[in-house]
Amino acid sequence: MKTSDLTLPEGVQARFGETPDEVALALADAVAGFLAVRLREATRASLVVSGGSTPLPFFRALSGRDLDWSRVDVLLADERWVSEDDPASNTQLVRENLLQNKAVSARFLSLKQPGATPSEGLEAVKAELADLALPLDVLILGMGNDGHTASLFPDAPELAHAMDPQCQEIVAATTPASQPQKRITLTLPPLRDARFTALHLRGEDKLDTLSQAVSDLESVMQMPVRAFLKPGLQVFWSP
Ligand SMILES: O=C1O[C@H](COP(=O)(O)O)[C@@H](O)[C@H](O)[C@H]1O
Repeated sequence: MKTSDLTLPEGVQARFGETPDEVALALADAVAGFLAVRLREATRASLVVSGGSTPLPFFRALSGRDLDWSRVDVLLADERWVSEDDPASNTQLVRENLLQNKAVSARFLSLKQPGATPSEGLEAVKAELADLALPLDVLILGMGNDGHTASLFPDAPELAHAMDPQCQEIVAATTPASQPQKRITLTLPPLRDARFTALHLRGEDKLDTLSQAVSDLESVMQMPVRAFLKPGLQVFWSP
């Protein structure tokens, strides 16, 4: 699949780069610019990021940007329910790569709280997010090749609840059969309503998956990322 063969929905913009570093820098520019504007308008701004392997160069680039980071709330869109010293911890990834350099003074709100399972820890996570202002300002999503985004997995029994457009909860526990760990995720409403949303992708396989996702935008339960392929979304992709 070539980028030129991809037809994105109307109002979705794409930035296709040659390398992951080039795209990471472009995304860091866009995010830092948006946060700077929000920090002129509001007391605090929020930045919601994804985990996995794709965001690493973006985190490193963004951590060096000049912003009043002490007024930025950073949180993950989703987390694996593992301890912070587990290599699968998205929290560890964010602490070691984003909350560094100039971003060291940002406030981090953790989706991983005490509890043997995300269901057990759910109330503590809600308490952690209690004073987070909505709508969220900046949201950076990733995507898996099964069409999941955040921890909204097609095979999660809790998907209908977490993807309910009227869902009253900001977070939900998900237990996808395909995944080794239980998950915690922001639900559709706070993710859908973010002021700036980017989908950050790396690899030819992700381009194929995106092409599949845009081919049938209605079937969001089969590929939850489809819920975000709407006007205003910015796609950042590199091989
Ligand atoms: O499990 C997850 O996967 C997706 C995609 O990760 P990547 O390694 O393919 O970049 C990520 O967006 C999500 O936050 C994470 O929990």
